[in-house]
Amino acid sequence: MTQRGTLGVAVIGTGRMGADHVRRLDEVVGGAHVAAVVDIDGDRAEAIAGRLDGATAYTDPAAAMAAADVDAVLIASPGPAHEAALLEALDRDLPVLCEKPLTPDAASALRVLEAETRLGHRRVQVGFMRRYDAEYMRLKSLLDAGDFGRTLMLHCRHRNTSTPPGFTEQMMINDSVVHEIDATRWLLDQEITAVTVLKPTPSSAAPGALSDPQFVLFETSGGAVVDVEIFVNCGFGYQVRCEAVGERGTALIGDAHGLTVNAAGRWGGEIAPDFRQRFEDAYDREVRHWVDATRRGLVEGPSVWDGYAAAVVCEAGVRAQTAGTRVAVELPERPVMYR
Ligand SMILES: NC(=O)C1=CN([C@@H]2O[C@H](COP(=O)(O)OP(=O)(O)OC[C@H]3O[C@@H](n4cnc5c(N)ncnc54)[C@H](O)[C@@H]3O)[C@@H](O)[C@H]2O)C=CC1
Ligand SMILES: O=C1[C@@H](O)[C@H](O)[C@@H](O)[C@H](O)[C@H]1O
Repeated sequence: MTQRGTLGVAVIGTGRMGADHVRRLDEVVGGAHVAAVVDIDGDRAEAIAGRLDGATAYTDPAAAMAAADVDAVLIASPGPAHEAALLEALDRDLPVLCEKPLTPDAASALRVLEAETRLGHRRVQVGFMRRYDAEYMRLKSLLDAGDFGRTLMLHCRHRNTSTPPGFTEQMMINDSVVHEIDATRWLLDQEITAVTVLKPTPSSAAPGALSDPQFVLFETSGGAVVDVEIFVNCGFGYQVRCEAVGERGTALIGDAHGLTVNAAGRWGGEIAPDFRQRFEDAYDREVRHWVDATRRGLVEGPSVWDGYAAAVVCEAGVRAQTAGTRVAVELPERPVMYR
């Protein structure tokens, strides 16, 4: 721990998520402070560091990690930049919270897995924040308690208002459905063994050649079936729902979030505009959990294995998108360190 007695964090990448995490570390989560702000856009790094007490701006992640006042790293750069930052942090044995996806493909995720395995202990928590959402946590407790018997199916809906320019079909899997991949593995405590993707006639609101929405089906090692509607230009807001169907009951999360309003002869709830509002509490809980665990010398939460397994399923999903057929998922044995 640095001279300030709190965890000195280097935040790498300060766009939408990184800037929000800087605010979170500075104003919401105790026990940590932002020691370094890193962005390849030097003006952005300077502007954000300038608003903080004692933070230094960098354009090079490695230089920030070498600084004496940096104890830990929060990676919020785009997915393709994660591998280099993760390998550098592991080389320095620094604790990391890495935004999802761990990396955008299975080969690079495996290189990170191998680096952490060589180190011989866990250092990285992956930012699958749904595990810290109050509704998901209640669903997980309910399923683990076993009152509904075995979980047979999950029905998931993942809707975004619109996509930024350059959003591709692969990103529907790698950036969006990756959350349902992790949620499925976590909620059911099973691996995903096969993926199928069906595409209805695209919405007229889908930009360019984007085939939106899509219907993604997972089969799992315990014989469950999971369907995911991914609709990234639904136009009306951000909606994430999950209904679990067990042998003796069902449970639904995602609809009760926010305010319910009665006015002008209507009854209805609010829909969040995007993930930062819908999952604000989850991000807060996730970062607080990471800071607390790190200060106690522990590494908890979603692991590099979880990030790697998700990357392998994503790759199968992207193949299923183009093949139009069922694609099997081939996962190697889980290393002892992650059991
Ligand atoms: N958990 C969640 O719900 C969400 C997670 N994310 C994840 O957060 C990460 C960042 O996404 P956004 O904030 O939406 O992206 P963004 O594009 O808004 O910001 C990325 C920032 O990183 C900087 N950057 C690019 N390459 C860099 C490098 N090599 N080193 C340092 N900085 C670099 C860019 O200049 C930019 O300021 C991604 O991994 C994304 O998948 C994004 C949205 C929601
Ligand atoms: O991670 C996220 C974004 O990158 C992605 O684009 C959205 O679809 C997800 O809902 C959000 O949580």
